[in-house]
Amino acid sequence: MVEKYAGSALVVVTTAIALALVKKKWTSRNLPYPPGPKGYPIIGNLLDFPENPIWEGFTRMAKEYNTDLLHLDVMGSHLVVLNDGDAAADLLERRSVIYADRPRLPMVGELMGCSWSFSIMPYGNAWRVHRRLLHRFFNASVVNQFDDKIHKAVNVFLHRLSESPERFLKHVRFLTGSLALSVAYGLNVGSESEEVYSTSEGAMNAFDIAMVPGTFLVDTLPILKYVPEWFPGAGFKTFARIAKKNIDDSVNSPFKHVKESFEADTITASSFVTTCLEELPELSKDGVDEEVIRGVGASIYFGEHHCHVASAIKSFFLAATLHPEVVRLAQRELDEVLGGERLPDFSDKPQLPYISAVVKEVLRWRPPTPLGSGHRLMEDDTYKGLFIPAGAIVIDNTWAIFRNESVYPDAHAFKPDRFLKDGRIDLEVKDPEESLFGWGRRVCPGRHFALRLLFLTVARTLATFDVSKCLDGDGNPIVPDGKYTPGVISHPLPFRSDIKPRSTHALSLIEGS
Ligand code: HEM
Repeated sequence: MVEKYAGSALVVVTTAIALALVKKKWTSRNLPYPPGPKGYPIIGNLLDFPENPIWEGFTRMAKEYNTDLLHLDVMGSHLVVLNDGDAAADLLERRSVIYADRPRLPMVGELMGCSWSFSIMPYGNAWRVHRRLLHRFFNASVVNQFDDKIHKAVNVFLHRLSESPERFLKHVRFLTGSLALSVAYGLNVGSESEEVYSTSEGAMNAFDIAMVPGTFLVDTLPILKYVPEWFPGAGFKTFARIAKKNIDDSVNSPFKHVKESFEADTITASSFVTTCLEELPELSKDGVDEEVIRGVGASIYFGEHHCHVASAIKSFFLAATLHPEVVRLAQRELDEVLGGERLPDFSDKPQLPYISAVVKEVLRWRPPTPLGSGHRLMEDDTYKGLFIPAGAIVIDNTWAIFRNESVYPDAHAFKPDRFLKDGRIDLEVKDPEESLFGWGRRVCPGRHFALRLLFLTVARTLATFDVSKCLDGDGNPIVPDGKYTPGVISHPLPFRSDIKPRSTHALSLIEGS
């Protein structure tokens, strides 16, 4: 009898252990992490991090380890880089509910006081309230409310380009920065926004520096935030204090200005902030208050987002400078549709497939964000027999996704034609706009706005200007080296381009715009 129970107990215990082992094996730790370099005790893969540009390094490393998912250990924190579009869609899109959090960056969020930034805002109710408010203004069906502002900003850009073409890179920055000020706060694109924009440029640079993961040790060892500023080696505290003051000033002063005008009933131009203040009683039912409006306004203007568009426009000028054949084909299409009689508009887009293909190819060839934004995994996950632990930072390598030869043959070349078939956009070719703007719940809410601005800028620039290589003293073309900055938003390093109005008629179209 005893033996019988002992035997049954043994079976139960053995089965329980077996089940526990199976469960353990299939739920977590016994599955391997995704492949990656082995690393060292304590520091993990700190020494294995590729040189800049880091996205190219990750692409090479993924090939070396023959994997789409690359794993690195950064002093005990897990980083998983997704080098394939399908893997990114499977995890960040289809399992978005557990991949929607953001990494914690105490330097930007706490020490520099930018908790309003979406790039570090944890997934949760506060994020939802901010996100819904932004979506209300920028979703595909209402985003054309900003078309007048886009027209005005692009036309000012063309004027500036005709006056001082050699300063085109500066004009691009002003185009996107002043438009953001106009959209967020209703400032006039012109001297009014120029003043505000130029005073906040330093603060924006500090923000950009701090947003690069790994710049400040305090992001890896958050306890360092308690170190006093006078302590040797605590220079980051001084950096944070000064940056916080400048950022607060940059973000608060336009908001305060609009709020005072609103209260005095002297508002002259519509804007995101004005409309929100008008609708506050209604919006407050959704959890919106003045602080939320101030934060979202800051994200539109001060966050890095309009710099993404600026990077894409600069890359367009680089591509046009390097590829005269593309400029010729684009201008032929524009002339056929417009007859040189007027400037192109949004309604012309269906008749301008080559221009659309140029925009797609610029975004694929030199994505403004070659590495997407980090997503923080909220619970343990497994994928194709690999284990990804809760807390891991998962990031899509857009560069690698756009360099996949089986999707984009001759991927390093700039070829707008790859998106065309029989004179139309070829729907069989993977649209880079589907992965460039990120994934799931965190997908870029400004993408429709950005694409409208890009289309109009490229179309109107090519309709009115020739873009080509400058010549040196001996008449030889100066070929830009095409190098880019290594930061989270990658911009072409300054280069020269010969930009001239196509004709006096083109100049008159600009004058009349
Ligand atoms: C070519 C231009 C742009 C590119 C390439 C771009 C790209 C991206 C990417 C890759 C993300 C991260 C998505 C993810 O985490 O999966 C993002 C997020 C975001 N973008 Fe954009 N973006 C652009 C323009 C804009 C503009 C003009 C705005 C302003 C309205 C904007 C607002 C945002 C915001 C607020 C987020 C954070 C969303 C969140 O965390 O919930 N973006 N963008």
